[in-house]
Amino acid sequence: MITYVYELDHVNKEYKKGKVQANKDISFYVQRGEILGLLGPNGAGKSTLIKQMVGHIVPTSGKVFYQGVEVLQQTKKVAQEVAYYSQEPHALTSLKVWEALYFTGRLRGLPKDVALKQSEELLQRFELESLRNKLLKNISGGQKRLIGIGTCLIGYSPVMILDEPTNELDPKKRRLVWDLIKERNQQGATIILVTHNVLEAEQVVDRVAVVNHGQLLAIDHISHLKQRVDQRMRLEVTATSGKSDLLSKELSELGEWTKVGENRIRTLLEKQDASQAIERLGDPALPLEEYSLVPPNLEDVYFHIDDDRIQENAEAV
Ligand SMILES: Nc1ncnc2c1ncn2[C@@H]1O[C@H](COP(=O)(O)OP(=O)(O)OP(=O)(O)O)[C@@H](O)[C@H]1O
Repeated sequence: MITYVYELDHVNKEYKKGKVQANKDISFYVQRGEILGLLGPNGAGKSTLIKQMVGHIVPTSGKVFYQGVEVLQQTKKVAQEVAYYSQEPHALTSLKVWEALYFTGRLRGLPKDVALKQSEELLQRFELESLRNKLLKNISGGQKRLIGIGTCLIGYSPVMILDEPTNELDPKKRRLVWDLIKERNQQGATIILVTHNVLEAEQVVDRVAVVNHGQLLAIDHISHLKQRVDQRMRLEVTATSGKSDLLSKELSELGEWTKVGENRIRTLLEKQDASQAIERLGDPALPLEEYSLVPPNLEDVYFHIDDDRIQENAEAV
């Protein structure tokens, strides 16, 4: 029995006759029943990768297999079985909200009564019943996104590929979407999830693939990835307003600082250096408001992998 839902074999994708290398030699698999997170900054190549997984674009070289057969040889089957939520605006804008859900359910082969029942259930879960008869083009961006997610959920597709599903959603709705994703996974669906929201993703994903500059930098279980930074502590410091650049310079001996908010910077410290750092932060001349020292999370792993790669590249030059 094939346990891999997807297998990517040395996938390369070039745009503009090779001027843009969006994916470089990417190989990995997606196991049945897992939630795989694809993490990476803007322009890393994540959307390009998943568009090849659903057959919307063709690799320049390399192959993408779905259930052991190349995607490009079975685009119809892939479209039927893989629910894909893209970042592109909704195509069904001239439909009413309930129709978008209902007809997607019907296209997935649901009988009329089941499609209706599932549409209503989803509208209730999203608290959008009052918008049932509105045209999609006349509802808000966030509401459209929820309906888009609903069109992936209806019909219980065995595989879901979701590109930034929680973008533009308020915290309550983001939580709801993560809950629905987890629920669907517990019912057996395999889920591939593109996200920038590392902290929220940590609550749901089993494995993480980190992508940047078109390359796969790491792919592993979260706990294994976290081991890479488990001898460290995350130090976050809030600078006096407008002084974060100055503060990172002043504290450069503690490590490489990354800006994580308007006046907030972070770095990873070796555990053994923590007490020395606390002493340094006690200097009243420093332009800082407060600091926190906590165990690392997935976000730190993500920055750490990227920092390592930047360093490797610098050394190679
Ligand atoms: N159709 C296209 N033509 C030319 N270049 C493209 C095209 N689509 C994407 N690119 C480029 O390919 C690279 C990867 O883009 P991609 O959209 O896959 O990244 P991403 O990780 O999904 O980014 P984001 O998180 O911002 O959505 C970027 O440099 C982007 O500008």
